[in-house]
Amino acid sequence: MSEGSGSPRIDTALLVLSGKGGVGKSTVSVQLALALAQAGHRVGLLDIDLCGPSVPRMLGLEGQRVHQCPEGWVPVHLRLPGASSDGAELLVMSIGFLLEGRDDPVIWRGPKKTSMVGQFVRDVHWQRLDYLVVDTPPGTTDEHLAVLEALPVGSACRRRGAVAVTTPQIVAVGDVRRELDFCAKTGLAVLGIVENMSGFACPHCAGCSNPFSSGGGRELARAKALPFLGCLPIDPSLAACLDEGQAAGAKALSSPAQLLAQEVATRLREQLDGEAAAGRDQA
Ligand SMILES: Nc1ncnc2c1ncn2[C@@H]1O[C@H](COP(=O)(O)OP(=O)(O)OP(=O)(O)O)[C@@H](O)[C@H]1O
Ligand code: SF4
Repeated sequence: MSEGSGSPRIDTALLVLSGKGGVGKSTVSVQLALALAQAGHRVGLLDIDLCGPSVPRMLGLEGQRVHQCPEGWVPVHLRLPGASSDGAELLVMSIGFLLEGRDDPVIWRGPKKTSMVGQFVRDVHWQRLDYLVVDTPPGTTDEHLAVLEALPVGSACRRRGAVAVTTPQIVAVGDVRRELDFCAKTGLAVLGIVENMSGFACPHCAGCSNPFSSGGGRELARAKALPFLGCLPIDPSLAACLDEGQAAGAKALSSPAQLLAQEVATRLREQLDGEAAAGRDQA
């Protein structure tokens, strides 16, 4: 895809990372992308998890065919409930849309994965985006390096950063430390840490209780002097919506976890604004 001259088409690329699978990285990616779109931004959601692309399933987009235009792959446009004709929508692209019918990518070797992800990221025609949220595979993989290479600051995006997702338990927090080391080595700014599955949003009393430990993500943020972006509870109403492919439906958008995801998105935007202001001060 040729980017043409002028400023990059993507303002801010946000890579969502987690040390291991199952901590809710895809869920948080979807929630964050939706929260930013609900706030009126033009948002793309890119799922590059070759071995387990879950974004299409969560958004009820399984089996969607992506089309090609002369500039590249056209993302799926998902209009949010209640949006006016020019209102909030999410542009979605998943490697899962292209994998149907191909051999199992679990057995692909590193170079094949790298070239597939790099080509895929470069070839999506987003037009202009305020935010591109990238759901990455768990751990630090060839796909992470490929996506960073395919989204260079200056030509593909104006700025980029990472959001690390952890669960509250110390063992999960240990896994995130490796992600933070990866960010340090690759020069990727860590914009903050999100603690998912932190407490329980009770569907009966609308209260939030804490049956398990919590606070590991906040502790890690403090220890590493990183911003803490917030806690998202285990929310059975959201889980049901995700299972039904209704993550962008009215019920999910008003779930307790999504309301808290909006607060996470606000903190993230404040964090980015603060960095931009600090950059201007130094200039
Ligand atoms: N806050 C939450 N409340 C309720 N259920 C959640 C929450 N976060 C995640 N889940 C559920 O946990 C499961 C795992 O979530 P998800 O697929 O987002 O994890 P992941 O870290 O992306 O996993 P993988 O790396 O294997 O793709 C899903 O079934 C999802 O619906
Ligand atoms: S938080 Fe626990 S005790 Fe309170 S209503 Fe919910 S399930 Fe019952």
